[in-house]
Amino acid sequence: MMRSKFLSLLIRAPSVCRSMSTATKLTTIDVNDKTGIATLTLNRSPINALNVELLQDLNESIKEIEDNKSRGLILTSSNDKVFSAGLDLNEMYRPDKDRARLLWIKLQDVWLALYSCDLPTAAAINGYAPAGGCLLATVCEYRVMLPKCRIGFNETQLGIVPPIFCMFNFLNVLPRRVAERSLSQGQMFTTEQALQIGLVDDVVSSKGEALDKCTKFIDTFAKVNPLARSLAKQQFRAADLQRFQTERAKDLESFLAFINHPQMQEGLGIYLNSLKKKQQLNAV
Ligand SMILES: CCCCCCCCCC/C=C\CC(=O)SCCNC(=O)CCNC(=O)[C@H](O)C(C)(C)COP(=O)(O)OP(=O)(O)OC[C@H]1O[C@@H](n2cnc3c(N)ncnc32)[C@H](O)[C@@H]1OP(=O)(O)O
Repeated sequence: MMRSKFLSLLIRAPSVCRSMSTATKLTTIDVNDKTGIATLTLNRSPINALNVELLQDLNESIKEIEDNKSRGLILTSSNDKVFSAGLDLNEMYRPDKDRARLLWIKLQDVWLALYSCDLPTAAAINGYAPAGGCLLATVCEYRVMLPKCRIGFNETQLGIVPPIFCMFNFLNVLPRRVAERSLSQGQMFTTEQALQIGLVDDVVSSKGEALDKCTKFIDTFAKVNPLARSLAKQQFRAADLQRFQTERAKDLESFLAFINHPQMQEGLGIYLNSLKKKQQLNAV
């Protein structure tokens, strides 16, 4: 209630860029009054690891942007090196059972909200985007990336089977053969490789340019009837959405069984440690 009152006040404010930031600030929303486009920024320090709260916040922000009839949604990060490090591994290592369940449900919700989003969506990938980071980038309809970053689904490299929504995203973006190979090999692509295979649409040298490119992409729909555009998008995605709904419960149980497996726990512990060790080595 307070929140919507606050929002309506902001909407009347005559600023060029109005902020609809959520109270927790794990994501922020800025709506450009000139273009009507909302920029949704991931803002969980240090690397936008997707924990329950960030995913919950993301869901709320996506809904807020849709409800406020923005003309489009641009997803980006406040970190200038990392778009998102993917799922927060700490939520999966020696997990709290209820939180682990919630984590997966919230991830499914975010995917669903973006995959079926009424608005045109674009990702300004201003840093590394492994696994869940790649999921957020490829669920959007357009991607632009900064140089010297990496993107991809590295799950099989970690001994994990990527869930079906990773496959849906890749099949929307890449030729089937490339999608299958990348997912089954757990390939991580440099920015340049990603551009070459079509995983990203463009490469630019700054975040500002990335946001401009995303705005231009969304503007290509300016003269298209919004309802027709949205229904055409839904039509293309209907079969995937149907399959997702059919398999959603099973997908959740598979995730829980997977992370609770002793071997997976052991692997996760080693992997988390190696990430921490990397920092220790850098400090030497
Ligand atoms: C692995 C088994 C998972 C089992 C789950 C099965 C479910 C299948 C579903 C598949 C869908 C999604 C899966 C995922 O998203 S799993 C996450 C995969 N992500 C990664 O492998 C990324 C690993 N991180 C990196 O490569 C780098 O950190 C970075 C993102 C390139 C950033 O590099 P940086 O140099 O800027 O920062 P760095 O010093 O490495 O990290 C800072 C601190 O953050 C910690 N950390 C890094 N990544 C994660 C993470 N994903 N979750 C939690 N914590 C992370 C890192 O250890 C540093 O911590 P500290 O400061 O040393 O304490």
